[in-house]
Amino acid sequence: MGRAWRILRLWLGTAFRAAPLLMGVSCLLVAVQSVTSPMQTYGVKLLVDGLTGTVKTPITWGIGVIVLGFAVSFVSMVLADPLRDTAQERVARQVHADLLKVTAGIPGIMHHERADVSDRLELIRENSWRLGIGAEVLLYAVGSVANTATVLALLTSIHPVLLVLPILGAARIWSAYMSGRADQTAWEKTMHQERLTDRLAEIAKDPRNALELRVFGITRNLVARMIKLQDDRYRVLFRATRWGVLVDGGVRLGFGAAYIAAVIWVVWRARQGQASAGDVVLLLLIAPQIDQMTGGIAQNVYWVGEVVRSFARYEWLREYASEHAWAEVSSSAPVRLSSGIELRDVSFAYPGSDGSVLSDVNLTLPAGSTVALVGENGAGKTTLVKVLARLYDPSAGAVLVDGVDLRTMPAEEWRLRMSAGFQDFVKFEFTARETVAIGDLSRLSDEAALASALRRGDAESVVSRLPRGLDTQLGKRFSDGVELSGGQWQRLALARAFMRERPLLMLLDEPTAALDPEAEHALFEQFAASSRDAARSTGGVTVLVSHRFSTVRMADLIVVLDKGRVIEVGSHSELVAMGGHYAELFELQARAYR
Ligand SMILES: Nc1ncnc2c1ncn2[C@@H]1O[C@H](COP(=O)(O)OP(=O)(O)OP(=O)(O)O)[C@@H](O)[C@H]1O
Repeated sequence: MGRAWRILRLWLGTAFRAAPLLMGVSCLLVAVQSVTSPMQTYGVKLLVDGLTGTVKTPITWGIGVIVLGFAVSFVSMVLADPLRDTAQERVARQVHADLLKVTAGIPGIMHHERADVSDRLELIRENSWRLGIGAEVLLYAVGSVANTATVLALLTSIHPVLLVLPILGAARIWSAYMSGRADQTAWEKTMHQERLTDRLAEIAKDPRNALELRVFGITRNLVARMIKLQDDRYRVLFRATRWGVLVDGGVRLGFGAAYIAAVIWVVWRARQGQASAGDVVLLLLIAPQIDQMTGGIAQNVYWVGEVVRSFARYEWLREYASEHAWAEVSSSAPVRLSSGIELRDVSFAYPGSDGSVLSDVNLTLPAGSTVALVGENGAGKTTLVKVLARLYDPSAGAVLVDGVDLRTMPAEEWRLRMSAGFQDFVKFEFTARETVAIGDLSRLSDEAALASALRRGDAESVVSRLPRGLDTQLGKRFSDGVELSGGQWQRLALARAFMRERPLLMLLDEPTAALDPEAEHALFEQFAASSRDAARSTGGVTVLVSHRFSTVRMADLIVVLDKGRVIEVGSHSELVAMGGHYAELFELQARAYR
């Protein structure tokens, strides 16, 4: 009950907050409009009774009600539509703005990684227009209630037994609701297939995948999988629709038969002198209105159901966002590091998976140091980097920045203090200038900053070969776009990482995997020297993930991870002297190069 009330409040609150006056006037107009037609029918009954003299009513009453009805419906017809459309537009705008705010407010990336959450988000996004039409549906509901009350009163005035008709009509409300629900359930049940088809289509049409898709000959297989997924989905949807049509049709037939019986009965009563001629006319004229009324209620129930379901999902999203909001912020991110970053008993499990990817990690990354993370595939290096970037909070333990829990700092502020270069960098298909300057957009036109970043990312040669230098459009999708090689894209991504001067945390997760070992080595030698300079002034820490030991050995501190645990920590010479896991891996790689 509490939840239903919250959903209703959210719906009404959203509509009336966006356009209070418009909504108020529209509600009134729609109510007046909805009673006009049954009231005019009543006017006709009065007129007939007056003319036939069966009941002593002045004819002028009948004419008065009919004319007043015309006047009211004319005025409200002119005003109601534009007012309703404007209110509707405002509410839709409000809903979209609210939705964006709530979604953008969910921190981290967990909601993209949990299939159940991401399915629901997709559903909310796809159906956001149903939230948007909330105002219109609300107005129709108001109209429907006013109309129903009037039609019921008129039927009672002929004979209370006739209330059976709308009761039978109510079965249509039930059938419409049930068929709507069946459709909705089928949609929700097949959402996963829809999402999967979309992803497969993305994979199939992405030109970057073209080579592998063709070499391995999996295009046909992808298409077959998509067709099968779609077939399965349509089968479920079709079954739901067929069920709805059968139920709805049966109920309509039943109602029609009852109505015919009612007309025959009232005519019989009139002949017995128990009803007036006006009553017969009233019942005949009101027939389409009962049909309209029940149809209207049925449609309303369907749409109210749709809107309520959409607002229920929206309410869930708001709750999810508030439950997963970052903890209360009580400190700000430092501008320099004095002691460094400490991971204290940090454990982490990905949402929806059981095993810990990081277990009891205790580690200090001293201010001003370059720390290399090494370990086999899947050891947890990237995960550790993501925890440091606060894409996730640890499941247990804490990350302390100069002794202050990272969770108490605003995430955006912390991210402004860092920079990053990744193996799976994004190929931003903008101009070369923008692709690099994204690292620090405030310096988009700062030629010196761009030149320095390009130099540090060893990307000067990439830009010098572009036909319009930094202003060249990148990406084949554009007619004047230039496509780059994997290594060239990577150098630009590295330059992007170097756009931020002196970050407190520089995360480099195999950012040079597309370069050859010599190029990587040269780049890091240069980078290590400049980052030591920077570290002296800000105490910034560089965390580097690499599988190449020629690069790793340059780090001040090397951390060896194995199955999410830190198994060795020390400098290159200390670890080699220790003769442990690192020494073994180093020896293996060195032998391969000899
Ligand atoms: N988004 C995710 N959801 C669930 N599990 C994940 C996710 N990302 C990684 N994992 C799992 O976490 C473990 C560690 O992955 P991680 O990417 O941190 O390893 P890594 O040491 O960086 O490996 P590599 O050297 O191959 O890059 C792996 O077992 C992986 O399957």
